[in-house]
Amino acid sequence: MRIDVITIFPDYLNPLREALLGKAIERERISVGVHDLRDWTHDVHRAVDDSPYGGGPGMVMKPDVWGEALDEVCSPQEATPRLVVPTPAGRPFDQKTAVRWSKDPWLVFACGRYEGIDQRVIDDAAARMPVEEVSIGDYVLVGGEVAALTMIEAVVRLLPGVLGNPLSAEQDSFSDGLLEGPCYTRPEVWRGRPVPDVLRSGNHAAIDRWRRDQALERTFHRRPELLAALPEGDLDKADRKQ
Ligand SMILES: Nc1ccccc1-c1cnco1
Repeated sequence: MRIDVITIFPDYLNPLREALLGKAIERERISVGVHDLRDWTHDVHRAVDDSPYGGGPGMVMKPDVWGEALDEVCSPQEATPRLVVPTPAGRPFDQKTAVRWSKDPWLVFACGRYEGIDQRVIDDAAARMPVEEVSIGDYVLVGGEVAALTMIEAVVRLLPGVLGNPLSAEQDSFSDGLLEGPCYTRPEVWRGRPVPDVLRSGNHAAIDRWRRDQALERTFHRRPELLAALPEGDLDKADRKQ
């Protein structure tokens, strides 16, 4: 997978070179390009924003600069990129989206700041590639860089050979529609708090049942809407006793 990120703060994307993602680059599971939007400005001030038509607070990112940047970064090659635009006004990003994007050959992230990017940039790009405006949650960030890092990590960890234990990608939270329950490791007793006996019993059927019950209980208390969204039949009889 190829990943490109366009931003006015390229250093914000340095964490992509660290740890798990850094290893994925070393192993050539992904190739990453980070591009400074200001490279496509032509004025002495390297301006990337301007006042909003219709008035109002803040500034809007200029269409001409973004247009040239996307023309070059997304210039047609053997594949067509999916353009991802992080924005608080976007559709919610979730694990299903991460799984879908993990099958793409090329993702390009357009990180906007200020009040956003002139809408004509999105509309123009949508005429020649798939474009998705996506939010990572209902809160306001200063720019799209942190959102891009979050989504890139969620996608790249799903690629073959990136995670040490491929099983964990399937077993992590949300993969079965529930939150993960509590987890424990040594010591057996810590500050007077023991590990639940069932986890040390060696009875794997009982352990699986306990873990499922914990996941159901936690999901019920913290994210009840996830239970309501479970496909019909996903909850078996034993679950219903919860
Ligand atoms: N608040 C923001 C400001 C700029 C670009 C993205 C966001 C965003 C994305 N998901 C939530 O917020």
